[in-house]
Amino acid sequence: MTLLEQSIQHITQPDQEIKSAALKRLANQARPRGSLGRLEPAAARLASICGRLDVKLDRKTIVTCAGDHGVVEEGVSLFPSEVTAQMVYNFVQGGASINVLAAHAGARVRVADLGVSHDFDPGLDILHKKIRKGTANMATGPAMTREEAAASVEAGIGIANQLADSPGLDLLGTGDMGIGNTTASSAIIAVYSGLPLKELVGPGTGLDEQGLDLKARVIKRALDLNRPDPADPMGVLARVGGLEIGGLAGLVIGAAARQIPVVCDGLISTAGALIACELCPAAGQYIFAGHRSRETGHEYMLRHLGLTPLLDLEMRLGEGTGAALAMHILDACTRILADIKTFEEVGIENAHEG
Ligand SMILES: O=C(O)c1ccc[n+]([C@@H]2O[C@H](COP(=O)([O-])O)[C@@H](O)[C@H]2O)c1
Ligand SMILES: Cc1cc2nc[nH]c2cc1C
Repeated sequence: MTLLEQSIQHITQPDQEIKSAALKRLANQARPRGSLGRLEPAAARLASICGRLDVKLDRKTIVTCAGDHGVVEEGVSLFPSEVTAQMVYNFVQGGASINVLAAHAGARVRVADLGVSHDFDPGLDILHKKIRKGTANMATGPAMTREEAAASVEAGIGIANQLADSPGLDLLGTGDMGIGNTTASSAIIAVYSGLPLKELVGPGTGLDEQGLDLKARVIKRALDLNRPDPADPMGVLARVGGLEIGGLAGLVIGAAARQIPVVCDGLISTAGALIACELCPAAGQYIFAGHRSRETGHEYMLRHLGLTPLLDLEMRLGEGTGAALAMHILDACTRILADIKTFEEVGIENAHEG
């Protein structure tokens, strides 16, 4: 059995008894019922995943998966592919947006190279999981082979397992870096939503109207040529996806198999989560949508997954920045559930009863 099949077999339903107990405690806390809004179901879901009411999220890691995209040669990004590797060095040096926001949230950052078009020194402090140097141009053929797609997913599973084993993992955040990857992510949501590309494509790093038109046409060409079948998620990943997107799918499956909650970042991380859920729908119960990205297709992905984002700050950066910020909210959820006293505990009559 493959690592992917094994991991999918280990994904179980989170503890529904704990969920009921959590919802009961939240409903009995000394405050108007439902007054903490969406924090309440989030807190209950966290408890059910972790199997306890007093959830501890001490060990947080954000894994930023990096990969390059052959489709960049069509002019779909404002930036050249070289920026992917340059940003990997920036992450390692600690000077990027994700380093700052992860530190603020008490999370470690690990950068994983799934497919950057650059040879990193083996001594560089990243997770060396390169499958190949960038995908092929999906507008002229499949982005990668099915074997490479499966290898990228299994690399992500391996990373989740590695982190869960040492140093231990209570909450996993996902993030991405890859010039051109909003094109691949938009292609994936086009396959699953069936919506016209004009509605789905966004500016990525900052395309203007003319650039958006070109991007939609390039994706249309890739879809017409590769004919990805939504019933075959690994095929979709191989034909129009990306190596880091496969890694992101694997992270979700790996964490879910270890009963670890995952908080996703924006468009690209959610594209990975979408592939994970198509491979194994039960994985969706372990996912929190960190935020709603400004990038147009993200809303459709969230709808497809049935997820409501924790935050909407009009961000469109990637790297895991939205996941890092949402970690503050998930931390708050654990405190809300465990520490707010019930009517009974503080001796106030509960007007909701009797
Ligand atoms: O996370 C998002 O929602 C998001 C939205 C727009 C852009 N990005 C980032 O921008 C890069 C891809 O943009 P592009 O235009 O090259 O496809 C990639 O490194 C992503 O992390 C990320
Ligand atoms: C500079 C830069 C930083 C990024 N971080 C995520 N995507 C990015 C794209 C660019 C271009």
